[in-house]
This record gives sequence, structure tokens and C-alpha cells, in this order.
Amino acid sequence: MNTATIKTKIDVPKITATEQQLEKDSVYSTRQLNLWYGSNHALKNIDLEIGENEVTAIIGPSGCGKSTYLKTLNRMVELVPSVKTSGEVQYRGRNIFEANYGVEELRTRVGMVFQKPNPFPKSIYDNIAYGPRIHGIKNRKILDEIVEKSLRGAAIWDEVKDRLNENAYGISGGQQQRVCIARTLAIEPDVILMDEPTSALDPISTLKIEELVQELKEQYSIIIVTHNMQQAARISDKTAFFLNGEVIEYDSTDTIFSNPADKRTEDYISGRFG
Ligand SMILES: Nc1ncnc2c1ncn2[C@@H]1O[C@H](COP(=O)(O)OP(=O)(O)OP(=O)(O)O)[C@@H](O)[C@H]1O
Repeated sequence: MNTATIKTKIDVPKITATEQQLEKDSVYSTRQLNLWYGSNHALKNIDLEIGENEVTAIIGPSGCGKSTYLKTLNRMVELVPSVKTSGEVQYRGRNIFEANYGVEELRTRVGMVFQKPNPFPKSIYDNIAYGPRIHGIKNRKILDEIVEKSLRGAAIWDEVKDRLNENAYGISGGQQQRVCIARTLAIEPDVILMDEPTSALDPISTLKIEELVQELKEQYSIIIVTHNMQQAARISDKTAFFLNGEVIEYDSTDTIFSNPADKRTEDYISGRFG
């Protein structure tokens, strides 16, 4: 009997996505995360492992805690005075809630792209150079290189290379969103958080951003909140389904969309609610 035959006879237990995640590098490990806005318990016992160089989609109906979860990952949620948290969010092995954790450094490592494109009222060039300048880079040649590399990385260089000194408000919404992605890339992040980045865009711009996300995951880990289930199915590797502040199911995107374990996931992805 050859080895191949032997292997097929061994009863291999099915490995869940969560177990696979634990085997490879996790960028984030969220453990028993709870979050309250005053008395509103918005996140409940969230356990999630976010994989490196993957696209993780967060889906679920309005108000289920998707954006809150995303904003917890870079501690932006703390800007709301009534917020209280418990549990742990480990980023690269360290709990970001630790008292001496440097939130500025965290936000340098973890970029964010918002629902509505939000360029600064400055030239396209200055939008991209803004972050590097804050980090002390003043040399024009180096800044030129960063601007070009970032705009190329966001697949918009060819469209704006002759308009770098024009105000970023003068380009289309889809182009503005890619400039915002380029602005994020300019500080060389490790993770990119995207909060419904295409919901304000037309279908062609949406497609461009979706293609871009696929390219960016070679270099970055991406967590994307989306209301668009086709989008989650098209571009993500893992999907977490949130409902009323809980993670109902977290698995490979294929499993979530073809063979979900929980009836509530099935009902949501088949459009029965939300
Ligand atoms: N700044 C805030 N202050 C108080 N409560 C908030 C705040 N932001 C969100 N909430 C509440 O927290 C819960 C989760 O909201 P969140 O915005 O995270 O949901 P979501 O799933 O992203 O919703 P949507 O899909 O509509 O954007 C909701 O009950 C919401 O009302």
C-alpha cells in the first residue's frame, strides 16, 4: 500500500477557520471583547482572529456593531466619551488596551478608509504627503517618491499624475476614495480598516476599489465592513456575521455563503432580514 492510499484512509478531523487562523499568523486576536456606549451593550463577547494578508469581511444588519468593532481596532471608538470596554484586543501580540500602549503608533500601523471619501481640502500631492510630513520627512525627492508609489499602489497614478497640484475635491468620488487609500498607504501601514468604502460610489468605481483590495492584500491585512453581501463574497477570504453585537458565525467566506452553520446567517445572506 503506498503512502497516498494510507493518507486517504486516515480520518482527518475537519479544521475550522478559527483553528486554521490560530495556526498561521494573526494580526489581531480579539478575546471576549465587550463594549458599551453608556448602557448600550454594543459588542458582546467578541472572539475573532484576523489573519495576515487576508481580506476579512464584517457583515450584518444595521446597528449590529460592525463599525464599532472596526473602530475598536484602532481605538478610534474611545473618542466617544461614554465608551467602556472589557476583554482584550491584541494587535501583533500586544493588548491595545494596556495603559501604556502608544495609540499614535497604533494608528500609524493601522490605516482607515471611511464610507465617504474624505480628502483634505488640499492638493492631491499634499493629501498623500501629509502623513509622511507629520512623520518628519521633508526631503522633496523622497516625498515625490512616496507620493508616486502610494498613488500607484492605489491604482490611481495614471489618472492623476498630471494633476497632482490640483485640489483633491476636483476629482470624482471614486478617484477621491482611491486618493484616500493612497493617503493611507503613504504611511506604510500593516493593516487597512475599511468602513463601507464603496457605499457612496458608482458601480465602476466600486469595481476598481474591489480589484484594488484584492491587490492590496498581497501586502496588507484588510478588514472591510460592508452591507453588500455580493461584495463580501467576491473579495473576502473570511467573513464574520454580526448580529445584535455578537459574532454569530465566522468562517471562510465560501462556507459562510454556501454552507453556513447557523440558521440566522443563512437567513441574513439569503436576504430574509436586514
Ligand atoms: N457614537 C455613538 N454613541 C452612542 N451609541 C452609538 C454610537 N455609535 C454607535 N452606537 C450604537 O452602537 C450600536 C452599534 O452601532 P454601529 O454603528 O457599530 O453598527 P453598524 O453595524 O456599523 O451599523 P450600520 O450598518 O448602520 O453602520 C447601535 O446600537 C448604535 O446606535
